[in-house]
Amino acid sequence: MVNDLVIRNQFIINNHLSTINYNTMKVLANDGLTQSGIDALKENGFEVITDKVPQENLITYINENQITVLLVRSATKVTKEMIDNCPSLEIIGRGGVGMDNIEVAYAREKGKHVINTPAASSESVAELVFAHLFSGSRFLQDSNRQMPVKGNTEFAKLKKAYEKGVELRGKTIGIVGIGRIGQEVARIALGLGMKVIASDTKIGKASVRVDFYNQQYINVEIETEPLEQLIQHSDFITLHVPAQNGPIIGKAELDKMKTGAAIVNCARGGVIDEEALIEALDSGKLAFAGLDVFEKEPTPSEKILTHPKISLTPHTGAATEEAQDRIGTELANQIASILLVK
Ligand SMILES: O=C(O)[C@H](O)COP(=O)(O)O
Repeated sequence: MVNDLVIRNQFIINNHLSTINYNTMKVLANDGLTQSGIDALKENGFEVITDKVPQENLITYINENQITVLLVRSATKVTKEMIDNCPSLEIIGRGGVGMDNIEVAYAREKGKHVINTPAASSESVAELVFAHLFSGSRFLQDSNRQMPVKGNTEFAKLKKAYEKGVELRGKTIGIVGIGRIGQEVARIALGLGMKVIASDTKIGKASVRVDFYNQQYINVEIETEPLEQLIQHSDFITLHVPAQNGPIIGKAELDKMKTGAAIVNCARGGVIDEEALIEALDSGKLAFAGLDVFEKEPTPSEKILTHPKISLTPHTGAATEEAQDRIGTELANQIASILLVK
């Protein structure tokens, strides 16, 4: 049976791309794309460009090269000006979750498709939360800085300085935002034997499935509670909310936390007031903080970068091979389903 699919300017006949292949659609992956994503796009007949075009040259580049799809992560900004001045652009794709670097509503209003991959990186972000929790609770961020410098001469002093580590098991973790990533955090926390509490402005209750190696699992229901209550009851707080207009954790909230508690932010910079956080760490109110995102990126303040009680990562929550592979193939599939019309 002849199976004719019209792919815009190309044709598939009997499931083979015809040689009539004029005007191949171009995808510019400006913040990079995994090989699996590139391969999947190429298999569908797209040309993939992975040049890093500087922000100020993007409009010209997109027009000169007649780019149909622009893929970004968090570095490239997709502005109203770009949307207005790049008529060839049909899809703006965010490889990741947060779309705060894209004028989403405006782009959609102007008829552009805006896509992202909301589920692809949840596990990786959740695991990074625990990397920060384990780091902070056993002083890894400071011992990694101090030992190469002072190790030989002051080993015993350092050992003494780090003797008040704490276990995570049995402690209460407060998850602010129990969406996909928050639920992954809950799953790991339950496996570690932690008590999980959550707060969310939209979700009333989450059901989290914890899998065991022998194919057994349990479902755990997590009820949400007001943020103020969560703040007072948590030993560790982790934030999983989108970008906000102002901090949701400022001085007032930090003051209400348990003395010796800790906080992790792998969500968005600005969600915690950094100045208030430093005060809380310096006064001993908080034991430590783990930060993957910052008020100022890519150059966080010196105070944040050098603080002995802050475990740092440079916005790498989604930066695992597995997450980026899922992101690449999911984007390729979404692009194909939008542009390749049967
Ligand atoms: O929103 C996201 O998906 C994360 O912040 C990851 O951002 P990145 O793609 O720039 O690493």
